Amino acid sequence: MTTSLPRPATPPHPQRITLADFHDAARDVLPAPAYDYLQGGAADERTVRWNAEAYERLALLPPVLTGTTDVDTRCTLYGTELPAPVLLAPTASHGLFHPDAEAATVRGAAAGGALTTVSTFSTLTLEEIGAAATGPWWFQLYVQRDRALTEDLVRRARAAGATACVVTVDTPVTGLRERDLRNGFALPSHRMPANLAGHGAEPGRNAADPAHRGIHDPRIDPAVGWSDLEWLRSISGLPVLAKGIVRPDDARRAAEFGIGVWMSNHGGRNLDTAIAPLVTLPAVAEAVAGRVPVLIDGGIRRGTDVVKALALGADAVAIGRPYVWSLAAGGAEGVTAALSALHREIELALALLGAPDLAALTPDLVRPPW
Ligand SMILES: Cc1cc2nc3c(=O)[nH]c(=O)nc-3n(C[C@H](O)[C@H](O)[C@H](O)COP(=O)(O)O)c2cc1C
Ligand SMILES: CC(C)CC(=O)C(=O)O
Repeated sequence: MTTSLPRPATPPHPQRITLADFHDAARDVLPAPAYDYLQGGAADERTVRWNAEAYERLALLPPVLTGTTDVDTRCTLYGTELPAPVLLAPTASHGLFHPDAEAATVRGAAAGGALTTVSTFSTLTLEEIGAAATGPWWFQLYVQRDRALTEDLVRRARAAGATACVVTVDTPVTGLRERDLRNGFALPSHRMPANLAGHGAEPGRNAADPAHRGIHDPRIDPAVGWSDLEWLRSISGLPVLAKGIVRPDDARRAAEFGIGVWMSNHGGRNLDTAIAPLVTLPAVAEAVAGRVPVLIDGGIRRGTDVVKALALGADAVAIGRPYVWSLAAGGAEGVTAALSALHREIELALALLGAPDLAALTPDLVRPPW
């Protein structure tokens, strides 16, 4: 079945016309520990910087006199048509950033034409999020040591309306989030992940506790393997994607299993100095050879970043921190406005590249600038 979303209608806030503007607005309203949890990465945050620099270091080579008059930014993933190739990456605990939490995110995303990926560690329950959703959404799964709980989470997500299951494979343990350690960051007791209530949640776990390293949850199974992905596909009845792949050999293996490839280094929050996914994207796209979708996240802040990723072989991109900035700054309307701004930038980039649609974004359009 093909579903579609309307094109985004809400104009951006006059003073907030770029994703960076939403960052500034969020920094002004968020308590410092919540801002640091959102913004931070692992250790020296080199990978956080590399993710952005990977896009900055690629230059575009625009052809001229192409005769392109209209641009079409539509993209279809697993039967769902989106007006632009942009998803919201899963981010935990939206209640830290806005009182309406994930309900605002899914509403804002649908109005802005993006598909939301809902974290296992959402503040609201999957059922509450499903009821609030006015557009398509996927479920991000952290495989739990308790496989019955894992199965139940997937079943609940599907019943609530999720149309794919994104299994995060890059977090056997959480990275060394030094900002959180310095802040003694812990989730407030009224913002515990609701989906896991009654399954050993320990409110108030403190980031300074070396046994737990930040908000890492000991219920996450560090021993997830390829056979678990096959098992999930068999029990979920949903398309399954693996999130956190950066290596072509892993991507090839996922494609052989029919598992979608979501390239990511977790926004630089796990293994510092892990490579920026954009660097290995061409090799990953070659290894996958169109068998499954290839998505990418990490450091995407501009429409030109989106077109670079697509030119190098991604089918779509995902943003993490930027939409949380917009959620913090303006709730559902903020999310819609940020997505509209990004969509406009994508349209403009296509027009200036003479690319009538996403298929026209080819590797010859990008080059290291030196
Ligand atoms: C505050 C925050 C919470 C996150 N929570 C999750 C999560 O629950 N599950 C997951 O797979 N990834 C999580 N991520 C990683 C994102 O899905 C994504 O990979 C990353 O943010 C992309 O980089 P960007 O923020 O530079 O766009 C989180 C990221 C942030 C910033
Ligand atoms: C509970 C955490 C592991 C959520 C997460 O993935 C993150 O903060 O990056």
